[in-house]
Amino acid sequence: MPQAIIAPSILSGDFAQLAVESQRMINEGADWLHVDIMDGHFVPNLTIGAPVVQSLRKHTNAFFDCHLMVSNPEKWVKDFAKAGASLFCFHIEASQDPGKLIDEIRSHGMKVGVAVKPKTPIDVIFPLGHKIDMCLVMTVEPGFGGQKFMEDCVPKVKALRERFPELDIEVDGGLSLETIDQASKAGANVIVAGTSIFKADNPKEVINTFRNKVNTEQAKYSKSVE
Ligand SMILES: O=C(CO)[C@H](O)[C@H](O)COP(=O)(O)O
Repeated sequence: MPQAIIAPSILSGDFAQLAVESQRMINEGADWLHVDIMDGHFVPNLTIGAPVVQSLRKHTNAFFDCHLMVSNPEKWVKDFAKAGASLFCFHIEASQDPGKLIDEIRSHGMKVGVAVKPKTPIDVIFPLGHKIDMCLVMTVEPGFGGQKFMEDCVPKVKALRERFPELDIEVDGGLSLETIDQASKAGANVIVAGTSIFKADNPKEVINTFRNKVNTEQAKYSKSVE
């Protein structure tokens, strides 16, 4: 049964103090750190690249869930492996040959994620579901933190969970105490959240609430398919 994994998005942290912000999230109970890589081409924003990930790696052993919102993700596999990325998640819309890219990521010792934008139908993932570790269903248009959760992406999570009971299914964008129920009931178990965790008065409480809700729904689901 997939377990809850809570991954604060460091996009909402203070980029001048990434190591401190990352450690703060681990201390608050984060399972993974979600690292948003944007190239100003695939998405209309720029963030960080492999050199920053490599610097951050010197300060923590945390699991780095690297979400590459970039054109030509193939170009960056080696650099991110060397930088210490734990998981390399690329966008299906950006890859010419997803099957080959999946093998390439694995051969560099990283876990593999495939992301889908809100308007991309989820069935493009179906042929790849058994080859990957995680599917990221975006619940906002990628590019910026602080956007509103898109409810119409929820059926995609449900369809994926029905087909792949053991897959890690990640949701990203607008996740909060108001929207976690929809995502967890649909079957998401990896929760990325920037604003709702980083800006919370009590991040630990938010992380624990997310974790409890996900684990409760996953337990119900696994009972129903027994
Ligand atoms: O990938 C992202 C944006 O493209 C971010 O991870 C995401 O938006 C998280 O921020 P928030 O929880 O504030 O919506």
